[in-house]
Amino acid sequence: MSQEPQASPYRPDYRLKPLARWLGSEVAAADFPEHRLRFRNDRWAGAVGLSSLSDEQWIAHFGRFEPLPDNMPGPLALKYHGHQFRVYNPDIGDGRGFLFAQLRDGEDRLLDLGTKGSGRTPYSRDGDGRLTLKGAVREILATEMLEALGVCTSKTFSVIETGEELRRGDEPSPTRSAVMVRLSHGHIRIGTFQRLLVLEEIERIEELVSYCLEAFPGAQPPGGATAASEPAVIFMHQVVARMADLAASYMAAGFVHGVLNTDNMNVSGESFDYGPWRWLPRWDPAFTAAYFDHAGLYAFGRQPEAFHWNCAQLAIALRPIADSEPLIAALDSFAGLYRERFALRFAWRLGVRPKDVEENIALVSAAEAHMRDAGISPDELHFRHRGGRDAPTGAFGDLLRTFESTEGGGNSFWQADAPPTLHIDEVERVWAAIAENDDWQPLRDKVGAIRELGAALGTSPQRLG
Ligand SMILES: Nc1ncnc2c1ncn2[C@@H]1O[C@H](COP(=O)(O)OP(=O)(O)OP(=O)(O)O)[C@@H](O)[C@H]1O
Repeated sequence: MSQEPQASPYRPDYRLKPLARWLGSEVAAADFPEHRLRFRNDRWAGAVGLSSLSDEQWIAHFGRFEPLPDNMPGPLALKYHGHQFRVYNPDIGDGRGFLFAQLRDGEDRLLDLGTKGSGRTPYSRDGDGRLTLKGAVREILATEMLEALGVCTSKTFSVIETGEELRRGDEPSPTRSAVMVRLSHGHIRIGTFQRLLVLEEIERIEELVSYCLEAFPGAQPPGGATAASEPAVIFMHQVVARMADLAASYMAAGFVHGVLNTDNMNVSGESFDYGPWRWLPRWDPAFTAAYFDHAGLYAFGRQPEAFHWNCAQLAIALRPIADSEPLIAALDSFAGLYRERFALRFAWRLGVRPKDVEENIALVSAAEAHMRDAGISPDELHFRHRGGRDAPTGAFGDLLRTFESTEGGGNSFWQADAPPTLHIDEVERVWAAIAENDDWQPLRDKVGAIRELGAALGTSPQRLG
């Protein structure tokens, strides 16, 4: 996804319609006691032709879920299964969300508007179908920062506070409620395929592969397979390439997602679902985000392995419609692609022109050692280097000086005292202002600073290499 959204007229395109009957259940949104508009993402609303909506119209569509013109007739809660912490769970699905609309952006990509906290569905189990306001605020922050750092991520499109009092085990209760809308490049998860495998709905696996190939176009893999002759193999290669890049982008960003379950893996390669995420306070592969991740399964340094394991689950789900050999070949390409993309993304953030793969990788290894020894985070490393304050010594410094800078020079953004970061104490400060004083200014300031970081970093790393 490119960094700056391209303006576009509103172009509805309900592509999922032929699959809707078996992919989802028609549901209704909850009737909320209040609607207070807290966040509207006008940058991205412009990209899908919705920035001219008045606040009242915005609330009608994204708080009361009146259908958008010529779009989906009503909400569709999507069905999926998934491995959660490596245990298969067939009882999940959109339990507090639904697909609300599909539309094209200025780059002609097919995007979804989907919800979180919009009410109970047939997949809610004993959940209330709701989202806490704090959860919504955390999702705004995570998506803005990831976007600024060039990570392919869903966008937080809208947050409306809904005036309910929620009970939660991990937040002081009662707590405030919200309904969120996300703009994302599809909502087809690896778990969507896993469910079809378990139900032995083999023709539907084929149909879903065709849908994904059209909705999320990708490069042709090496080896001569074509989408016409081997659609599942082509699809597998595309997903592996996208997941390897996504894993690489988390590592270059110093981001720990926290819950890399297969139901949280979008086959478009777009990151989403921001629960217990953290940014690394210092370079530490063992750093774990979720308090309930006792074994450190999704620790910072284990994220690439988690993506790879999830890709293997997709290969298993595609097995009824493809031979195992080419699926395994696709899976085996993950490690090489990951290494290549990680080094490219790291160089991009550091502001140096990449060289060949091995040289780029050597630079990253030296940078890792430097961060470990100095006890600093990628945020600090990159910012100091870009601002010219830190001329690192030792192996990293020697190597770095052999790379050409891409910094045009003189960008005052890098002269500030500290980089905009989202370490946990800052996230808590933003939230405390809202919780204690209903003061939304720190959130607005933080989002503004993060967007400046994105602008200073410039060109999208997706276009590198
Ligand atoms: N409060 C809740 N009420 C109903 N279902 C819930 C609730 N919280 C989570 N779930 C369901 O539990 C499962 C796992 O939750 P998870 O937090 O990964 O997803 P989510 O954040 O609700 O949705 P998404 O993956 O679209 O971001 C999903 O099926 C989700 O819908």
